[in-house]
Amino acid sequence: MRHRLAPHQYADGILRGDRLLLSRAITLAESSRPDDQALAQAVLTQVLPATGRSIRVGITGVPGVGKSTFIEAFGSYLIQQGYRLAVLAIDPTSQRSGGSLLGDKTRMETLSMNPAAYIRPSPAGDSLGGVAQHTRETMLLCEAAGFDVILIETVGVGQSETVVHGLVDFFLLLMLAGAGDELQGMKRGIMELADALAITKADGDTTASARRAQLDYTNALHLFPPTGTGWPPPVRTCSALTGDGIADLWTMILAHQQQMHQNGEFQQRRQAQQLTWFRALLRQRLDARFYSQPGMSERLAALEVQIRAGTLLPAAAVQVLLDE
Ligand SMILES: Nc1nc2c(ncn2[C@@H]2O[C@H](COP(=O)(O)OP(=O)(O)OP(=O)(O)O)[C@@H](O)[C@H]2O)c(=O)[nH]1
Repeated sequence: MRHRLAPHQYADGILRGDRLLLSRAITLAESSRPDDQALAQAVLTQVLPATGRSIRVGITGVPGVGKSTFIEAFGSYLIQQGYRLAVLAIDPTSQRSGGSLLGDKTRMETLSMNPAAYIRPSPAGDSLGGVAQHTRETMLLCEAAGFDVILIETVGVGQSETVVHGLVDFFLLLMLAGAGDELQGMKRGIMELADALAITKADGDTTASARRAQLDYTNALHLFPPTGTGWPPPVRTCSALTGDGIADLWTMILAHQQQMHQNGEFQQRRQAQQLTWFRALLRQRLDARFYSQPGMSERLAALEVQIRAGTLLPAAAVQVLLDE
């Protein structure tokens, strides 16, 4: 590991917008070493007052829907509008040493060259909880560094969407036209989380089917129970190639922000996310502390022998451990 600085040196650098120190602080936050973690927490504590002011947008969709191309177009549009943009890409299926970093860098070529953009893949952790923790901390560090829109992309095909939903203010689901079957199965759960749907690749030959899909999904969403937020998720079409619909999506996100601020939803959502986060961390730490007690694995093994043999009830074994 490179020479470590004092927490305030990282914090000052981040607040000045120093990308190198931002990247190094993110690496510390991603590290599983306790001393790195402690340093990362100290840095986070110092920059905390400068966090929370960005617009946090989650973007998801099945592989092939065009996420990277979309983010490239959408991100370039935001930068033209004067925003500074951080893109955090979560790929829970990639290996830590795998190609996700290279892949995203090459696929978001224009953005990654732009000084107003910062692209950072979140490495796959051992657990979704770990990925969420890194991403959350990375997001806060990016906010402190002055990025005012944070896009969190997930290439997951399942649970990682729930994790991202728990991190953002607006959750955008990208959909492919002509993939009607997606309505069944897992998509339904994800659709219930979405603040908006965007049908991608609405250009050339696929324009008509994208419009049809827009109608179909609008009708399908009407069958869902109301979200209770007063924001029925709109369904839009867009094309990353022609740029059609890209500006509209941003206008919609701003309208959502404004409405959420006015009716108090915004505060509530962020506060609920903080609490969920606190509870999840507490569970995780208690778990880790419990299992790392000296002699615990032998103790567990011994109890499990009795449980397998049927001479000790599982509930009784738990009680024994807790009493100890
Ligand atoms: N016609 C058309 N093609 C597109 C559009 N956006 C993306 N594509 C194509 O769709 C394919 C998939 O695009 P990617 O951006 O790599 O999509 P993805 O697989 O969701 O991306 P990742 O999940 O990030 O790997 C590529 O061949 C793109 O050129 C669009 O707006 N119009």
